[in-house]
Amino acid sequence: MARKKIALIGAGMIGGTLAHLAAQKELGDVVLFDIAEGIPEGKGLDIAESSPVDGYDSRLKGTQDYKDIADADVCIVTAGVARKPGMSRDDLLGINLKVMKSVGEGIKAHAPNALVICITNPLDAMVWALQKFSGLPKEKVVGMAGILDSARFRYFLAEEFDVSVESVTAFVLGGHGDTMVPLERYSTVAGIPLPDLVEMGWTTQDKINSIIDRTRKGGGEIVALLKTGSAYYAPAASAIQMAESYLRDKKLVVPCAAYLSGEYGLNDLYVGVPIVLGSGGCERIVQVNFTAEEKAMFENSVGAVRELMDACIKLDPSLG
Ligand SMILES: NC(=O)c1ccc[n+]([C@@H]2O[C@H](COP(=O)([O-])OP(=O)(O)OC[C@H]3O[C@@H](n4cnc5c(N)ncnc54)[C@H](O)[C@@H]3O)[C@@H](O)[C@H]2O)c1
Ligand SMILES: O=C(O)C[C@H](O)C(=O)O
Repeated sequence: MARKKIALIGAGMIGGTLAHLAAQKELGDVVLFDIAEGIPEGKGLDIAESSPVDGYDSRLKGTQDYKDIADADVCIVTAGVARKPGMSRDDLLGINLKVMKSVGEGIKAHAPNALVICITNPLDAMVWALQKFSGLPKEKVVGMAGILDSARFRYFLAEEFDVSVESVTAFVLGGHGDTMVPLERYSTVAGIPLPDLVEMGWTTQDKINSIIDRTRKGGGEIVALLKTGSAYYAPAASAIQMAESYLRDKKLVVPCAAYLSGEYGLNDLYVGVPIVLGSGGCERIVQVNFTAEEKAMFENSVGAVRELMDACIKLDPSLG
């Protein structure tokens, strides 16, 4: 059976890490596409030269030609710019919207049957624009953010409880910004929801509150430390989990930015919700029940996403 093909649009910090992980996991052959000459070729060759040591047979190719992504099974998009200290993700909107237009056209022309995973920020608005520019089916275009935000939440909780990260589950929904919605009732240690763990005296509400605050600011914490750009190891791992769930039809239930058409009472927007991710792409949107307080937080987050979509439409009226 022929190998699957994974196209990485953008071969910067996340793109290079994605290539390494995809090859090591033998998810398929990897094409790195970037406008910067030499970078995708250099990273592809460097990773390929590690393959005899690590023992994998994925082939890697770097390119500036969209023809090389032809018939890709998965396209993961990180093309664009990342923020630096002092910037918000939203400051990237103008530049990255133009990038989404060229990337969308490239994918439409050469890999129209792929699952497209957008990572470029500001995520919810960019994945929405990318779907429109590419014209690909909405269930085949998804955004990565919720797995990352939930992983941060899980990691901080595992530290607090001093337990394995594998024993911690968490759901962070909403837009990928300061308004994201970490859900306490749907986050657990060994299946026990956080409010019960507070009641049992294993932690305090104050500690949970500060972990939620740290989760919301998790991207900024890394930007402040790195100074030259933003996180890439955890974002890449999160997107690879999505690609794997699709390629192997695992049907993981994961929080992703998905297109809503009526779910949660919302229409024509992408925002973070739990989905079933299988060979059909976004196969189901899971509609969890919200308390009044959770609903208000989710709606606030949706409002922030809509503001960014409006800003996109002002810059490119074809999106309206
Ligand atoms: N969704 C998330 O959770 C999440 C997490 C981390 C980073 N991000 C975002 O992902 C993006 C990439 O981050 P990074 O750290 O890899 O940045 P990076 O600067 O290291 O890499 C971006 C790459 O895109 C390339 N590029 C620019 N314009 C292009 C175009 N038109 N076509 C093809 N390639 C193009 C650049 O040459 C560069 O190599 C940023 O927008 C960042 O904010 C999102
Ligand atoms: O914070 C950023 O700018 C990058 C990314 O969105 C993240 O959460 O790490």
